[in-house]
Amino acid sequence: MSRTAMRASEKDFENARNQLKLLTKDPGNEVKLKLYALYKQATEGPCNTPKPSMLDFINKAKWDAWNALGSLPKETARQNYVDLVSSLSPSSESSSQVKPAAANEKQPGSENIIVTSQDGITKIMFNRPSKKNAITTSMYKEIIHALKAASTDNSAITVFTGNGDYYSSGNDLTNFTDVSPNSIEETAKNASILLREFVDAFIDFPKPLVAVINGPAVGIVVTLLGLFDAVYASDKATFHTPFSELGQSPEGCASYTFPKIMGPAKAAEMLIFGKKLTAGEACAQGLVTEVFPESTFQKEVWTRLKTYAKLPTNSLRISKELIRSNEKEKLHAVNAEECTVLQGRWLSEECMNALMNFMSRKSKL
Ligand SMILES: CCCCC/C=C/C(=O)SCCNC(=O)CCNC(=O)[C@H](O)C(C)(C)COP(=O)(O)OP(=O)(O)OC[C@H]1O[C@@H](n2cnc3c(N)ncnc32)[C@H](O)[C@@H]1OP(=O)(O)O
Repeated sequence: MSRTAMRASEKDFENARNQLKLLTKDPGNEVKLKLYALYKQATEGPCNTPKPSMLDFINKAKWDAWNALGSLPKETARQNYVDLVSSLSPSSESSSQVKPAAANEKQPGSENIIVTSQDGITKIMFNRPSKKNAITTSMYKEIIHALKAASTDNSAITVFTGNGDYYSSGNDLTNFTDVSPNSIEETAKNASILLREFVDAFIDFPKPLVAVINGPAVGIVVTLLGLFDAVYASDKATFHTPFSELGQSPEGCASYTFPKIMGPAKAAEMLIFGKKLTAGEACAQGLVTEVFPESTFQKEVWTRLKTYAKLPTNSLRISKELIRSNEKEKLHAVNAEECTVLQGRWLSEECMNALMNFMSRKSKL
């Protein structure tokens, strides 16, 4: 996955400011607004000035851009500023594809998440098809980083999809198996912290978030869908949350979003009893926006998304904010609670037995 150093220093920030002065090509108003907003956030923190009048167009646009960064931490704003300037420098690739990481900055397993940006769309793709795109600990971290970068990049919308026959088989169940008995509590605690940060990144994501579900989806990638703004599915996709079977419990805010989306009875069938839904069923229950025949899925969906990505980006973001902002506080509280409950579940005998069963499944066949 593309990345520069995780935390830009004051020096990097200063260098980026100087680099900006050397730009030969005007980056355009939208990018300039982003740079302005990130600079203000990095140096002064969240927007703290009165809103300019509607007729003061330029200052109003600058204020909106800064204000849209909400409570983004100063360090993250500094990093995003450095990343954005670096992407504009003449030495950057001319295409909007995200650059491969420099060799010494590459994280282990970072090819498992591929991030590209084109046609106003940032695409975050699960790329571990031989393991059905199961998500490892480092992939969670990469996704958090990718979402933070996408929140201030040039794209209008951000899309998740999977490479291969699966969208994703959810949490990599071996995340918990290479653990010595005396460090199991600490592992569960760390996993709970990581999960909370991961789900928070979806709750706080400021732009339209779309899932392009190319095949079966299991576990956390299903529960998260309640935090997406549109979900397009191939008719070969399925939606499965086998938490009870695994001795676990729902995450991704699904204990709150699913009953709201599909009603408590249908949510219970999925989240408590682990009923697997077809794409058509998931659409009928409101979890999926639209189902497409597999033969035309990719073409139809990406054509549509490219059209959507041409809509005014600020308007897209502001409309999303209006739809979602009332729920944010509640969602963060739900996320915290679900992570605490799961931390306990991971230490339970039921969960340990389920993981052992998964590991020994092949040898039993
Ligand atoms: C820290 C944050 C925690 C967040 C909490 C999240 C919770 C969840 O997401 S719960 C859901 C967890 N996922 C599962 O329970 C799925 C487990 N996998 C399966 O049931 C099956 O593999 C399958 C139905 C997804 C696919 O079955 P099949 O078509 O028969 O293919 P294989 O089983 O042979 O799979 C190929 C290959 O991939 C490995 N694999 C698949 N899924 C996972 C996974 N989730 N974790 C780890 N590994 C997985 C599978 O073991 C095979 O590997 P090889 O044997 O090495 O070929």
